[in-house]
Amino acid sequence: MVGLVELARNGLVLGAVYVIGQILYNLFLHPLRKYPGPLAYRMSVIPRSWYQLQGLLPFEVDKLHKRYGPVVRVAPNELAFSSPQAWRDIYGHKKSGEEEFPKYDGVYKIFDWLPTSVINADRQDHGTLRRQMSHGFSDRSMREQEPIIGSYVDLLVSRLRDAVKVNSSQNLREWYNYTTFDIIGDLSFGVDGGFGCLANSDYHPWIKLISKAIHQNAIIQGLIRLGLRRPIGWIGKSGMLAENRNRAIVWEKVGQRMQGGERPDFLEGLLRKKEELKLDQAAVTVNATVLIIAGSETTATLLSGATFLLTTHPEVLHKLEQEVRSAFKSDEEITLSSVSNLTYMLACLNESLRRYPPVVGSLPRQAPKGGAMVDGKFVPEGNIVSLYQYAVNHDAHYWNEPYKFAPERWLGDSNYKSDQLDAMQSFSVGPRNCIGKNLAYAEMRLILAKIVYNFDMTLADDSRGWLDDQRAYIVWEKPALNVHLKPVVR
Ligand code: HEM
Repeated sequence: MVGLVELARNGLVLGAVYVIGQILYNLFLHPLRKYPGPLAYRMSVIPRSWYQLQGLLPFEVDKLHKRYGPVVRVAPNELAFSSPQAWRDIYGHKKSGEEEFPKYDGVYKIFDWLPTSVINADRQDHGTLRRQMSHGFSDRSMREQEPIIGSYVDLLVSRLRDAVKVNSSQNLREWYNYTTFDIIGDLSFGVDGGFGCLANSDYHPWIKLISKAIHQNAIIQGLIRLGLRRPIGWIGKSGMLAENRNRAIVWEKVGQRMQGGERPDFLEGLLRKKEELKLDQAAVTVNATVLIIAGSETTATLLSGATFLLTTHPEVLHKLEQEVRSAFKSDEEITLSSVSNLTYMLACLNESLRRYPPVVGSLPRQAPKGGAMVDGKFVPEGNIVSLYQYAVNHDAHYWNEPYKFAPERWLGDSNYKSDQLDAMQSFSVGPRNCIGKNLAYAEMRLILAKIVYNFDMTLADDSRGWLDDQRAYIVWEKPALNVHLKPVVR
């Protein structure tokens, strides 16, 4: 008994010595010791993980930049930057001989037994995968996809017309999700009717699973920073996570798609070269999973944000209505190509991307071998660097009235002439930027134009505080967005 007590006491003393030693190292000897940040963040990773697990990290980092400037030490081994130059230095194309900043595997490669996907491949594999996938995003593919996308947006409008006969207040968060998931389901797997969300006015159970997987993933990322990588790996292997079940469904869908013929969808480019690139069903599955998650929730999120911001700024909404309603004589004239002429609408979408960035947090990278310069500061090898989109999009160094919703800033208004528009990079920059950027803009423009053309929108009272207190677990956790819709009579 005495021996056990002694052992426990020695264990505690040793543990305390280790923790104190680690704290002293982080404060006085760590290669990032000279960078500014709150004492608690420089000492330990706990505060950062705490905010991450609460879904509050992007907003906390926003506050830290306001206090400490364009570079802040947000954990002993991690720096957050906020500047247009940092975007280019961390994520941009490198000159020949220069090393890329590799993606931080505590976020991108949590389960290292899975095949590589486009989002986490190393530089060489990424180039090959991205080239093959880019066929599905070419101008030609988008022209071929136009009728498919258009048919879902038309279905959205007609389903909404029916729904408002029963109740003028509609939860547009759901309707946007139905539409973007149906489109991505169709364009990824060739499933007619997508996931059938619009047809049934309900979520396919798979989509609920995807949302759960994203949320779980955010928690897992926070726990990995606390040193719990190994137990997370065991849980992942045991198949208990939403992510495991999600991948099993994608696997099955990919299997069906692999039996089918040629089709202008996102998997076609990969499937055409599957033997040459040694892509088996598991490898296609991880890539298809990335497409489904990256291509649906993001676009729907932005549309929800834009709708909230427009309905809470009636003068902006009114201007947008004038632009859209005077540009077209009929609903049929509104197409993927014709909406590209709506300049005020593009400014509204860009301003929504700034105020409510769908990828609200950071895209962590590690300083390459030998270290590298970021915005004029040296970052030693292996340390984590990133920009937090919410923070840089609201940084008063780059934006006049950063919290004001002002589409005019994107149209050369003199009040905003000092704005540095390249501080916002919602789709990231460089070789790992968003492959679906053009498609996302096309979808967002078409959907918003059709909604504004067909309906007068007024925010319902129960959604007035929609943006207050939202949390961010990789993407925003959005409450219902109820909007009264009144069909426009022509
Ligand atoms: C508003 C909508 C969207 C936003 C804001 C957005 C944003 C981003 C960002 C910031 C990245 C970089 C991720 C990183 O560095 O880890 C990314 C990558 C990616 N996005 Fe998007 N995205 C959107 C829509 C889409 C759509 C519609 C698709 C496909 C249908 C898509 C597919 C992808 C893929 C496959 C990647 C990985 C590219 C690579 O690593 O080469 N995204 N996106």
